[in-house]
This record gives sequence, C-alpha cells and structure tokens, in this order.
Amino acid sequence: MSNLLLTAAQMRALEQAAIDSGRVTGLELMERAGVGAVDAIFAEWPEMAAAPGRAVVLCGPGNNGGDGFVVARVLAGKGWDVEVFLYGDAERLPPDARVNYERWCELGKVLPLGDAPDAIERFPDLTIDAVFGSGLSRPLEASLFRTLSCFSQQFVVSLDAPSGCDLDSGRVLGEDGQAFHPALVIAFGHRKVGHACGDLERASKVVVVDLQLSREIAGRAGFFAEREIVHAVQVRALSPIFSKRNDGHKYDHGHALILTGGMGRTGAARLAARAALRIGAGLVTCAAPGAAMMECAAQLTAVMLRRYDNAEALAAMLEDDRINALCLGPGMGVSARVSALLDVALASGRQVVLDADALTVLAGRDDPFSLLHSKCVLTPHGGEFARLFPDIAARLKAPAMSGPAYSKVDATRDAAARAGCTVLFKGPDTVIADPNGKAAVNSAAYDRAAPWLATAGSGDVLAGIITGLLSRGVPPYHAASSAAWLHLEAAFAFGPGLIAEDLPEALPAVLRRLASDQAAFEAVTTSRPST
Ligand SMILES: NC(=O)C1=CN([C@@H]2O[C@H](COP(=O)(O)OP(=O)(O)OC[C@H]3O[C@@H](n4cnc5c(N)ncnc54)[C@H](O)[C@@H]3O)[C@@H](O)[C@H]2O)[C@@H](O)CC1
Ligand SMILES: [K+]
Repeated sequence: MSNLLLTAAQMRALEQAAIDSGRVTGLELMERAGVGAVDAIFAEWPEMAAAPGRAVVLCGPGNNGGDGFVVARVLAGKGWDVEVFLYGDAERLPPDARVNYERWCELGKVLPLGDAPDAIERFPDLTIDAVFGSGLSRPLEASLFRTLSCFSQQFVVSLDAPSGCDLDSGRVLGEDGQAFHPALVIAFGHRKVGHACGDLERASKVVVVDLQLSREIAGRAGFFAEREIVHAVQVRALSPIFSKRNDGHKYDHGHALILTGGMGRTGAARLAARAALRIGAGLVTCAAPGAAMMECAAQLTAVMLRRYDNAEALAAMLEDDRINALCLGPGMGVSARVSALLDVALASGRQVVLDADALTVLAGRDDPFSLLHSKCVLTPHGGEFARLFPDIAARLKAPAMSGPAYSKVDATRDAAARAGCTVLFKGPDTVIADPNGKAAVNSAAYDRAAPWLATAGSGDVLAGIITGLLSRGVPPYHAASSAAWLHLEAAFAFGPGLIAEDLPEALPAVLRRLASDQAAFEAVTTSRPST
C-alpha cells in the first residue's frame, strides 16, 4: 500500500481524473467503495460474514450517504435485515447518491434520521455511519451529534470519516469539538491526513478500501507532499546505515558530539549518546563541563568523553572536522551559557539537533531563527512548539469551525518554513516537515499505539537517534522521520514496562529486521529489468 496521505481535495482530484479519463464512472467508484466496505467489515469481524444479522445504516446528504445506500443494498443481498435512515432531503442528493438511494428504495424503506434511535431497541449487530465524509464543511448540528452518539457501541463503522471529523486535519469541527467514536473507520482510496493525525482517540482502527486509482496517482508525482512513515519506506531511507563497508574506518561512519548538562544533569545526554551509537554512528562523544566529568566517566564506556567548560572550548573542539553532527539541549538547562553554546554550534555550520532546553533558549531570543540553517533539526513537544511558534500554535489550538481545518501537518510545515530547517513536532501524531513543504506523519495510534513510550528520557533517545543518523549521512528530513519511526518500533520491540534505557538496546532487533527487508528490497530492484 502506498504511504501517501491525501487531503480531501487531492482525493477528489484523483477521482475526477479517473472519471475524466473514461476509465470509470462516479457510480462505479461508489459501488467499489460500498462493496469494498462490506468486504472490509467481514474481514474485520468474520463472524458477521458467517451469520447475517441486523444492520442500521445512517446516510447523509452527499456521496458519503451514497456509499451508505450501496452498503445497505450489499448487506441486504447477503441476507442481512437492514434499516436505512437519511439525514436531509432525498430530492437534493447528488446524482450518484440519488441513483443508489433509488436502488435501495426497491429493497426497503428510508426513514428520517431523527427516527434512528428507535432502531437501537431492535439491537443492531452493526451500525454504518455514512452521514458525512470528506465533504464535511461545518460543525454537526447538536441534535445530529446526539443521534449519532446513541449508536456509540462496539460495532459502529464509519465510512471514510467519523461524521463530524474533518479529514484534512483529523479534528472534530465545532466549538467544543465533541467526537463520535466508531470502532472501525473505512478509508476510501487512500488514508487522508486526518486518518493519521488530530484526534486519534476517535477510532480503534482505520482500514483502506482500494478504489484502483493507482494510475491517477502515478501521473501526479510531486502532487502529494504528505506521507505516512511506514516500514517499507524506511528500508530505503535508511540504506546508508546498512552500508558499513568491511574495510571502513570508524571515522567513515560519522562522529556525533552530544553536549551534557552540569553535575547531576547528565543522564539525558548520556541516553542520547547511547542511542546515537546504537543507530550506527562510528564514534560518539559526550562533552561535559568539568564538574560533571566524574559522573559521566563512571557511566560511559563505548561513548567517549571530553571536557568543555564554555563556548570557547566547544569552538576549539569543533576544529576537528570529523565531528559532523551535534546534539544540544537534553539536560542542559536554560542559561546565557547555553545560549552562547548554541551560537557556536550553529555558526559551525554542522548538522545540529536542537532539543529540550536548547529550544527554550532559542525561543527566548528576539530573533530565534536567524542562525538556523538547513542542516538543523528542531524536535519540540507541544509546549516547546508553542514557545517557539506562538501564533502557529494558537491557530492550531483554536476551535476548527469549518473544513478543511488547519492541521498539525500544516502547523509543522509552517514552522519548518519559518525556521528554515526540519521540524519534528512530537506527540502521538508526530509530524516531521522540511522547509520546502515535505511532511510526514508517524502516528502512534490504532494498532501502532504504544502508550508505554511516554516515559521519562524517551525524547532524549529520539534526539540521539536523529543525531546518529545525521552523522551517518542520512539527510535531516529523512533522519528525523526515520528516527520517529525507529523510536516507536524500538518501543514495540520491547513492549510494556519499557524505560528510556531500554530503547537504544531495542534498536538492534529493529535494525536486523530492516536489514533483512533491505536485502529483499535490493534483490527485487536489481532483478527488475530497467525500463
Ligand atoms: N465519486 C466520488 O467522488 C466518490 C466519493 N466517495 C464518497 O463521497 C464522500 C464525499 O462526498 P461529498 O463530497 O458529497 O461529501 P459528504 O458526503 O461528506 O457531504 C457533503 C454534503 O454535506 C453537506 N454538509 C457538510 N457539512 C455539513 C454539516 N455539518 N451539516 C449538514 N450538512 C453538511 C454539504 O453541504 C454537502 O451537501 C467521500 O467521503 C466518500 O465517502 C466514494 O463513494 C468514492 C467515490
Ligand atoms: K461517515
């Protein structure tokens, strides 16, 4: 499956291109969507395929409602007892939805949606939410939300979107943005941006029904800026870290420098250093102030240790041009001294990861972005992001009153453009963007939820993985997006009970799996005849 994340407008453009090419009609696409939805439901709950039950289908005034009428017809054809309710006026349905409404009317009744709660007394086994999909443009009426909420139970399936949720952002439209929670969301054609970020608590799973639009996708290279980080892509993006030549020297594999905080505050940087080493940096050095040297020396073995006491000492250290990636922030504190170190690191033109306290220091400056350059990576969490980009954060936080709503992808992209470097905006939906508008989402949601990753020090490890990848020659955007994925994979490899120290140690198992997929990937690409 492709890892594109589409906006609603992009999805519409694809559908329209397919229709304009004469390859398919809108009605056929709607049939594919409805038939595919029933297949997906039965794949999810095979017991439903074996024993037809009762279904309630809630249809809306647009093509999402049209999909609902198809689902109703297909279920009835399989022996289900189906009740259909419509929100709005049948006379005003768009043409394809209208055709499917008429087809359903040959099989059964359509009642007004306001009557739908009565159907609960007949104990439906399955409820289909086909009220709104990608065409949602304003908040749900309160009465409609109440009706939908009556059906919040185990087997509620939303077609394309949980009605009320904007597919460009994953946000619920409205002042208080109350969410409707289906058990399953069936995305048509592709996952949309809103399936990967925003209010990710809203469903337990998203599956995709293929509408066979790959030809239209292929004809639009560069049209899609948003991607979801998936396993198959990492195999390619991380190829530099699998290319250690047998005769290679450790310096050929990069030298990462991680600055620690003072005495009693070096743990965060040591975690980052361990992660940078585990991900494959040839050498990793922790640089510590004099007072913290003993503390670090007692803890570090493979990671080297150097002393720095001020910005001048750092500048002297950076005369060694084998040091090719720096990490500043974890445990460093917020002070004028850290600010001076930041200046030296940025002026050196090296690849620099700025995390934690370094971001707070940066945000305190009159012109936070003047020294940043394209080799920097910023890794803010929500609070740090709001300090650095207060206007963007405020826009993202304001209630979304109309679709398409401002998304976390939009916000991160705007931040990266302003900062002039890659930004990784953390969260259960981590978004990575570069200054040219490329963006990726790593969502730790649905079947990739790893709540145990929210543990002290986990962010320091992420900063270390990015730094290690940078030192190995992975470009900033790919280093940040790959690190987000690896970090989550490491959490899965370990499982619950994880503490930050476990994350670097879990990386080799993740890399082993990637390496074997890498070999398979290379075997496929080299055996394929060139075109
Ligand atoms: N040919 C196509 O375009 C296909 C479309 N498909 C389905 O079509 C959906 C998109 O269809 P539409 O663009 O018609 O959009 P929707 O079906 O999501 O709804 C749009 C309609 O709802 C109204 N509306 C929006 N927000 C409202 C609110 N809060 N309260 C009351 N009315 C509101 C709009 O004025 C418009 O009439 C997709 O999500 C997908 O389910 C699929 O059938 C695949 C093929
Ligand atoms: K829906």
